[in-house]
Amino acid sequence: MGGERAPLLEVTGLAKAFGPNPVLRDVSLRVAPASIHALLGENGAGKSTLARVLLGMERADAGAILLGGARYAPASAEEARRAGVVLVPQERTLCAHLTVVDNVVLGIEPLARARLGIRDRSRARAVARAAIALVTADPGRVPLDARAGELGVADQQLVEIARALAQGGLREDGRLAARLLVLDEPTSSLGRSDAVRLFERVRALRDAGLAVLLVTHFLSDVRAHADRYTALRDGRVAGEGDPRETEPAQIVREMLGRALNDTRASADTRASAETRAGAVSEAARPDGGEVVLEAEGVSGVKRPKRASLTLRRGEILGIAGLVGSGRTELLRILAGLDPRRGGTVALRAPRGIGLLSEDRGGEGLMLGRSLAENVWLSPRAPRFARPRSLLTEGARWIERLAIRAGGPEQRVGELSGGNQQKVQIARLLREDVDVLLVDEPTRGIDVASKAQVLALLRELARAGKAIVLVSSQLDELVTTCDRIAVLRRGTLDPPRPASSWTEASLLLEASS
Ligand SMILES: Nc1ncnc2c1ncn2[C@@H]1O[C@H](COP(=O)(O)OP(=O)(O)OP(=O)(O)O)[C@@H](O)[C@H]1O
Repeated sequence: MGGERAPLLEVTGLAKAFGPNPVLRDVSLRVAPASIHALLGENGAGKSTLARVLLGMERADAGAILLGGARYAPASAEEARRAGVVLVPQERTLCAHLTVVDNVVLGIEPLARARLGIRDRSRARAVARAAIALVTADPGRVPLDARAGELGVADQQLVEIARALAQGGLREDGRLAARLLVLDEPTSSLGRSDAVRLFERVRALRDAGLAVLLVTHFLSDVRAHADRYTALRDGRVAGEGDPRETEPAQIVREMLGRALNDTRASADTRASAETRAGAVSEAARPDGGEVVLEAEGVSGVKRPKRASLTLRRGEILGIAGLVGSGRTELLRILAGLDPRRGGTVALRAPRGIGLLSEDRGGEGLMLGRSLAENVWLSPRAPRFARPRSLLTEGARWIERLAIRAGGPEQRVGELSGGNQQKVQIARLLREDVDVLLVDEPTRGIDVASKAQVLALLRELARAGKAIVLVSSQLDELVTTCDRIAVLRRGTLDPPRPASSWTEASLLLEASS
């Protein structure tokens, strides 16, 4: 190997199909010890499936895996964990009402079996303390006895990583037994500064000897933090290399099999040039259309503390704010889903208001039902849909949003994460409401689909819809919205034209 270190993980000729559909085809990759290896690809390319095979959650049909030079074919997550291969999934898994200690040690034998008796309790604390010390330079931020639900999202994410490391095995002196950490979209619900803090820790873990397989859609993170990347396309390896030495446009081409229009080196989520032009011309319209939503001094149970806004037909109003500033809470109150403590909300929209939830698994989708049913089912849908029109409608949305699915009858739970998000968007669009509240619409979706979804929002605004867009991707707000308002610790500032904001000025304002 000419001086190269022996790989920690060596995957050769891996294949996996679901029924007649091949999802992984002849996939080979090598992950060096003490490295961050990014796994990239469009929605449905096979990234999660590959990760699931490594984690013992799925069996490959063909191929071989070596871990530390030994044959590795885990039959369960437990077996993978014992081999030191652990996962931090994209969706949060902490139990909100349990303490940090209990969350970190949950499920680790023999502690759990001993029901955390007194002696085990002190061991549990020692393990949790060591695990937390690995994921933050400032352990005081994450008190061991705090309930997980009381922590901010970024700190919860750190506890998730600590938990995975503890599951992979941790000595009381803090030495890691975990060898490979699979991180699935770790920053998709974090703001920029929290993401930077998280990656600092991930790099420190790498420097301590851990190999990290980073599944992500954020090319900028890959370029900034990964040592190598592998791009998957349609279940095959389409490219690999050192991301710092590879042009972003080249990586995008490998992922998509074509160039992405207007892919700029510094950004993952540029709306197309056309979209941007649309935003400017809309913004230039004198005061736009009629007012459809007016909120005055709105407050919620905890957040927001005070929010006023006026939303007109034909516009996209962006809301920027750090995680925890109250963005989701504000949308939920406007949608009438959560109680309002104070203030008034006036909705003048004959076709009503709809919310795209950021929590697609929890409340957004019925994972056990078909794609067509998920697109169709809404409070407004005709009660007795004929199956033919249901399927036709499902097929129409598959085409319109380029959803990667076997067909309208496929269960939504079987779709990749990004494609599930598209199904949720399809349902919201199908409802044809006047006011759309969209919470992190591009979370977990690939670079091509992001541009598509943002362009779609512009198109809808042009057609007279009124849209409130919440996004942690500040560049996405700047390129897509007409006006942007910043929510700071629960208080919404008056909006300003998007053209007067930059990503940097938004970040500064949101974190001041
Ligand atoms: N249990 C399953 N049954 C049938 N098909 C499945 C199943 N799990 C995954 N698939 C299919 O395998 C393909 C790859 O999905 P996978 O989740 O690996 O993609 P991904 O690259 O992780 O995408 P994303 O970026 O959207 O998360 C998809 O077309 C998906 O529908």
